[in-house]
Amino acid sequence: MTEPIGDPLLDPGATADELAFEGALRPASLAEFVGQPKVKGQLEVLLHAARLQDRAPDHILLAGPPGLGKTTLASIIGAETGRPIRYSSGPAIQHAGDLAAVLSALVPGEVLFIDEIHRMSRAAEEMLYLAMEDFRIDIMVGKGAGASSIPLELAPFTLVGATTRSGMLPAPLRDRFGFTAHLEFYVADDLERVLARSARLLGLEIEPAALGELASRSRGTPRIANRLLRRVRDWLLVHAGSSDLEGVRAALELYDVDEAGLDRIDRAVLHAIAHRFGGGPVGLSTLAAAIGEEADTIESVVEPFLVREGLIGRTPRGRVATPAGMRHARADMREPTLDGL
Ligand SMILES: Nc1ncnc2c1ncn2[C@@H]1O[C@H](COP(=O)(O)OP(=O)(O)OP(=O)(O)O)[C@@H](O)[C@H]1O
Ligand SMILES: [Mg+2]
Repeated sequence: MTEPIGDPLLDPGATADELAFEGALRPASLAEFVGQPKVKGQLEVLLHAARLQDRAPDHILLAGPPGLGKTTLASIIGAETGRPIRYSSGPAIQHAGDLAAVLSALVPGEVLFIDEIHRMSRAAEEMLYLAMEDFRIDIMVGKGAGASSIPLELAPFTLVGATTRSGMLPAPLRDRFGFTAHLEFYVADDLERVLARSARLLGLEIEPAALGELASRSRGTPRIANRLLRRVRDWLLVHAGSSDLEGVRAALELYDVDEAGLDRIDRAVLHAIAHRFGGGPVGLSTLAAAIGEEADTIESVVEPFLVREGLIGRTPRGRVATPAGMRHARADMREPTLDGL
C-alpha cells in the first residue's frame, strides 16, 4: 500500500489560519478582481442591467476548478449589488427541509450562495427548480395517501451556485441559471498581478522576477499562487538576506513544486500512468487506488491541470500519458512517493 498523499497546496481541510489568509486577500469588487476578462465583462453587464431596473439579478452559476475565484466572485456579486448575501453549501443541504428552511428565511433581493451545488440531494434539487423559476416552493405535509402540499411564496432572490463539476449538475438545474460563468485557469501575467497585489497587502517587497517565477509555477490558480507566496515569505524570513528569486526556487524545491508547477500529487498521478501502467490507458478508480488519493480530487483538481499542460490525455478507455508527459515522468527522478509504487 502506498501512503495517502496529503497535498499541502490543495488540502481541502485548510486551517483557520489559512482561511483567514485567504479572506484577507480576497478582492472585494469586480475592479479588484484580477484576470478572467470574459467573465468579468459578462458579469458587469448582467449586474449593471439589474441595477438599472432595480431588480434582483438573474441566477448565476460559477463553474470551474478549485481556487479560481468562485467564492470570491459570489461575495463580489453581493457587494456590487449592495444586497445581503447568505452562504450555504450542497453538502449542508441533504434534505428538502434544509433547503426550505434556508429559502423561507430569505429577505427580498437577497443573494443566496450555494457552494458545491452539485452535492445537494436530489429532493432538494427538485425543490430548487421551482424556487428559482417561480419563487415558490411546495412543502409536503403528512405521508402516504394523506399527504398534501402547501405552497409557500418566497421573496425574490438571486441564487449564485458554485461548482467544480458542472457536468454533474442535472440539466434542469443548469438550465435555470440565467448565466453560467466558466472560470478558466489564469495566464501567468494575471497570476503575477494576483501575486503583486497579495504581496502588497501582506507588506512584502518581492522583486518582479521572483513573482514571475512564482506565477509560472502556480498551476494557473490564484489560491495556489497565494499559498506559494506564503511559503516564500517564510523562506525569506528564515534566510534573511537571500535574494527573492533564490528564495522562490528554494522554497518551491522544499515544498516539492517542480519547474512546471507540478506538485507531489500531480507527479504521483503522472508517474503512475507513465511507469506503473505503461503510459495508459488506465481507469480513474484504478489510478486513484494506485496512488491512494480520492478519485474526485484527481478528476476535479489534478486532471484538468495535467490535461491543460498537455501531459496527459483522456480517452474513452482511460487516462493516457502524452509523449510530453512520458518525457516529464522520465526526467523527473525526484518523485518520493514512487518508492512504494
Ligand atoms: N481574480 C482574482 N484576483 C485576485 N485574487 C483571487 C482571484 N481569484 C481568486 N483569488 C484568490 O484566490 C483564493 C481562492 O479563491 P476562491 O476561494 O474564490 O476560489 P474558489 O473558486 O471558490 O475555490 P473552491 O472551488 O475551492 O471553493 C482567494 O484567497 C482569493 O483571494
Ligand atoms: Mg469556494
